[in-house]
Amino acid sequence: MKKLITIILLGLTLVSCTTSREKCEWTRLTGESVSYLGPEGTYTGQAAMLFFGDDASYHAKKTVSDAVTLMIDGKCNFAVIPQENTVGGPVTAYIDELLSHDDISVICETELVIDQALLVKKGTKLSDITLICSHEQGLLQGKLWLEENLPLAQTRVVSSTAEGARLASISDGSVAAVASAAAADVYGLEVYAPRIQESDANKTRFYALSMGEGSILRA
Ligand SMILES: O=C(O)C(=O)C[C@]1(C(=O)O)C=C[C@@H](O)C=C1
Repeated sequence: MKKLITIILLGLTLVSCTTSREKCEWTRLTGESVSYLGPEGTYTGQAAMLFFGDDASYHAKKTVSDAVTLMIDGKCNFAVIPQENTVGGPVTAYIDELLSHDDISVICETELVIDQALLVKKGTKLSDITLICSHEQGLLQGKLWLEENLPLAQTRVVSSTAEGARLASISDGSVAAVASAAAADVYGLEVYAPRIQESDANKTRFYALSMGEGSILRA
């Protein structure tokens, strides 16, 4: 319960810490090692870079649970996870992840504007697409656009938007992904349609976690 209250209070009060890495003033450690929801090209990866910059070493994990477990096992110092989206709402599995460990602290948070794009293999036409892969939040955020433009295509929930992009890149062109334009670069895909999310106010909040009391937080 103490942890729940702490998290709620952090969510409500860390306004000074929500906009940029600069405002998350913690004592920088050398050799920071950070796990996050991967693979390369996720929004969570973007948040991790914002928090920890170029000098950290990064571990892209398949699930949020894997990312948090790596930190709990002492194999990295921090974990970065998504927490809530303005369209899709709170992702309770992630919050459960926090609550299940008494000694995890939220040391900082940030909110990113999420621009979802439809990514395809180069030269693909809309009529070629039979399957769209993304994180459940990506499919939710792009739902209206997808229903209007690809009403016959199937959708598949995968572990992250970047995983969707990876799957599209190894497909025969019939698979598209809802992911970031940055993921298109990582996986050699083309942005077929930018900004397909339902709302221009599409934002996701991310937490940086550490073990212990969160003493490096400067609220
Ligand atoms: O799949 C990703 O790229 C993530 O970082 C996860 C996630 C989420 O869990 O909400 C993060 C931001 C977007 O809202 C879509 C997906």
